[in-house]
Formats: sequence, structure tokens, C-alpha cells
Amino acid sequence: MISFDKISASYDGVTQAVEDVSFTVEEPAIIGIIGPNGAGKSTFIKAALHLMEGSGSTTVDGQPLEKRKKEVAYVEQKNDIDYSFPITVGECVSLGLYPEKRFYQRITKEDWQKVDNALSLVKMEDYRDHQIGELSGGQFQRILIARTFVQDASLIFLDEPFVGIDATSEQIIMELLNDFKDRGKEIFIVHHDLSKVERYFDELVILNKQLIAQGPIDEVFTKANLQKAFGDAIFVEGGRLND
Ligand SMILES: Nc1ncnc2c1ncn2[C@@H]1O[C@H](COP(=O)(O)OP(=O)(O)OP(=O)(O)O)[C@@H](O)[C@H]1O
Repeated sequence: MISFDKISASYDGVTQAVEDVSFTVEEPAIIGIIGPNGAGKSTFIKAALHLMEGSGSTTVDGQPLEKRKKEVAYVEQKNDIDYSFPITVGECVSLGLYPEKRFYQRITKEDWQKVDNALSLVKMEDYRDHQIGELSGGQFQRILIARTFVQDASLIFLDEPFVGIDATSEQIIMELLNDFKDRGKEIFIVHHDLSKVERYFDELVILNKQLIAQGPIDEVFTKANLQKAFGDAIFVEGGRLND
């Protein structure tokens, strides 16, 4: 169970990006975080995970986040990642084993077994010794998911993981995330494609600076909530939504 209590954050003390967002997710689930551009989706995650300054608190099973940090994995937006870093696919995945481990520290035989196992889950076992810079966007995203697996994270936050990736990678990732859910994990995904909401997610968080709605898809993925978050423009092109 993870609870967010009054998460707020601003930039330069001027732009209030997220305001008093509170909600709890009790059960293993895949949770979509949606909202218009600039709604504060990325900021919410960063502030809630204490990756930037903000206020409010996050608790895991009633304990402060600090005590459970090892269980939390965060995969940032692709454009925030430096692909030119000279590191192999295997080394990149192994970083999940020891969040505190330094680069180039020796990786044991046992570690490699865990890495190989994770790489085969994301169907990237043949790429272990390749440089990360050689991968496509979709392959790299699969590597980052493999890293959360070796970390054994139970709370996974993915910021726009499907932007610019191939359909095969998207499918492999969604299958794996469903498997993670069956293993008891809670997975949060910032996502912008509303057409896939019902297929991909069990629960939804709708944000526009403040929390608009949160809960099971069939309760909160409604025209009224989407209008509140996105305005009327979203309905111009139509689309199947619950009333
Ligand atoms: N580093 C920054 N400095 C100043 N303002 C920022 C910074 N990052 C984000 N913002 C502003 O904070 C607000 C929320 O941004 P955020 O990136 O969290 O939204 P988002 O919902 O993730 O957007 P998108 O869907 O476009 O990625 C926006 O108004 C944005 O311009």
C-alpha cells in the first residue's frame, strides 16, 4: 500500500506545478497517471519520491518512504537520459542490484545470473555486452524495466515509457508489467494516450495541478472527469468514454 499525503511542489517558488495531491493505492495494480501537458504529472512523481523539493509525505505500508526506498524504482522520461554514457546493457541492468554500487565495481557471477534472467524476461538476452548507445528507444526502455526487476522493486514509477518506442517493445513491457502486478507490485505509469487507458490500466489518477479523480477505471474514466482535466477540446474528435 502506498499513500501520498498533500504532495505539493513548485519551481523557483513561483510556478505551482502540483498542489495538495493526496490518494492511496491499496492493492497491486497498474495505475495510469494522466492529465494535459504541463499538468504536473512528472513533477508529482519527483516530489512524491523526494527527487525534488516539495512538501507533503509519502508512506509505504504506513512507513515513511525513506525506510522503504530500496523497494522503489523510478524510470525517468527518455529525454532526460544520457544515452552516450559508456556502459554495457548488462552493466546498466546490474545497477539495479546495488543502487549504491559504484560504476565499474566488480559484478559477481551470481549477479550476472540475475542480470541474465532479467534480460531474458524482456527478450534482450542477446544484447548483454552491447553498449546502451546502440539500442533503439524501445530496447532501451526494456533494459530499464529489467533493471527494476533485478532491484526487486515493489513500487515502480515509469514516466511516459511508451513515447517513441516500437509496438513490439510496448507489448513486451505491458506483458511484463502485468506479470509484475501478479507478483504483488504496484506500477505507476505516466501516460498520454487516452485510447489505451482501459486496456492498460486497472486504476487511474487524473491530474491537472490538483487531483481531479483517482480510482478504478470504470469509476473515474468518465467524460465529466476528463472535461475537468482537459477542457472541452478533448471531445472535438470524439472517442469512446464512459458517461
Ligand atoms: N525544471 C523546471 N523549471 C521550471 N518549470 C518547470 C520545470 N519543469 C516543469 N516545469 C513546469 O511545471 C509544470 C508541470 O510540469 P510537468 O513536467 O510536471 O508536467 P507534465 O504533466 O509531466 O507535462 P508533460 O505531459 O508535458 O510531460 C509546467 O507548467 C512546467 O512548465
